Amino acid sequence: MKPSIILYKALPDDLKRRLEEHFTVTQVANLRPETVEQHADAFASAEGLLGSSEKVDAALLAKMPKLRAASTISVGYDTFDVDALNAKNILLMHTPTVLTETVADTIMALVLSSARRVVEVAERVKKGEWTRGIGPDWFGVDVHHKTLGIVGMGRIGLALAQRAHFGFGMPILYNARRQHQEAESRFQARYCDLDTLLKESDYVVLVLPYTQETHHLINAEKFAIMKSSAIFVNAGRGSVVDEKALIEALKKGEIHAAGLDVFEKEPLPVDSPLLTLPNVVALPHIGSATHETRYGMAACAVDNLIDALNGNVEKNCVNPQVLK
Ligand SMILES: NC(=O)C1=CN([C@@H]2O[C@H](COP(=O)(O)OP(=O)(O)OC[C@H]3O[C@@H](n4cnc5c(N)ncnc54)[C@H](OP(=O)(O)O)[C@@H]3O)[C@@H](O)[C@H]2O)C=CC1
Ligand SMILES: O=CC(=O)O
Repeated sequence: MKPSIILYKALPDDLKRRLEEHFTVTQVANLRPETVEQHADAFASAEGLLGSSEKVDAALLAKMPKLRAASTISVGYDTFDVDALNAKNILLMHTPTVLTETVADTIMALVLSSARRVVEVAERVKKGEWTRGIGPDWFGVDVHHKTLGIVGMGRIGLALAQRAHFGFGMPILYNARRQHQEAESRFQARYCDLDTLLKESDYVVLVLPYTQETHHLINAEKFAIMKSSAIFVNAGRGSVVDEKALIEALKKGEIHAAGLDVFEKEPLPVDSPLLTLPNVVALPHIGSATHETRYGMAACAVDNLIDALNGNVEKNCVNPQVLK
């Protein structure tokens, strides 16, 4: 008999068929308690779980006593209680690498659009305000050859450094938990402590996971030490930044502008003060959102679940130690 799984995200037809070749699939809309209640038998018998962007915590695991592997269609896995998974020897699979280049492209788009005010001035053109030759009130600031500070020199940080170094001639500072030889030798990136990076960078880009250690890592104190001309970009997770402090820093002119793909609450509430600030580019968490990359991530997550339920955790496994 095929193992049963719960699928909590829509998949392209061919990938759903691939899953069905291996598993008995119950498709649900989300992992809310009422949904779990409604499909109680399917959750109780499921050995696998596949989807994204929903909380997977001890309360859910209590309803899934047979679960052996969860596969998320994302590289970040902050919606999972990994300790609770480990305690029950449940594997967690994710999708690193397949999205790296696309997310780095999105970050460059945020850097460029914030610096050159692309969204703001394009809106002015649409409103009919381009009636004569433009003056300094339409100007932006340069990106090329300015100093880029990257906080989080992992897969995406490295891909960003490559673009910034070779494409834009930007000197690169970086911070992570450890030094990265590849970043230093290929892109002449210089490791520094967080405060030095924040003080010296023209562009500060966060590409960090959300963890207990990174919660509100960037707060009022940190904004106060950035250059008043600094442009701040967050493409990691919203809660790495104290959003109230960010809003204050933008309002007080402690920093020049912000480009944001992630927020403390998503979707960003329509009454967020961030949406009233002309010097903010706010995107709806589109880091990896191209047709090619989202398909690649979904295919990777399907393969990951098949691998995990067959005991193959050579790649893309967050906690392979649970098999030992
Ligand atoms: N906006 C979007 O759509 C997307 C957002 N993301 C986010 O980007 C994150 C990074 O992805 P990826 O590059 O693949 O992940 P990696 O694991 O390759 O890189 C993470 C980096 O963060 C660093 N880091 C972790 N904790 C700390 C800390 N406490 N202080 C300083 N540095 C720290 C790591 O340091 P070290 O190298 O020393 O271990 C590493 O350099 C994801 O976790 C996700 O949250 C990812 C994809 C799309
Ligand atoms: O935010 C997206 C991810 O893959 O993580």
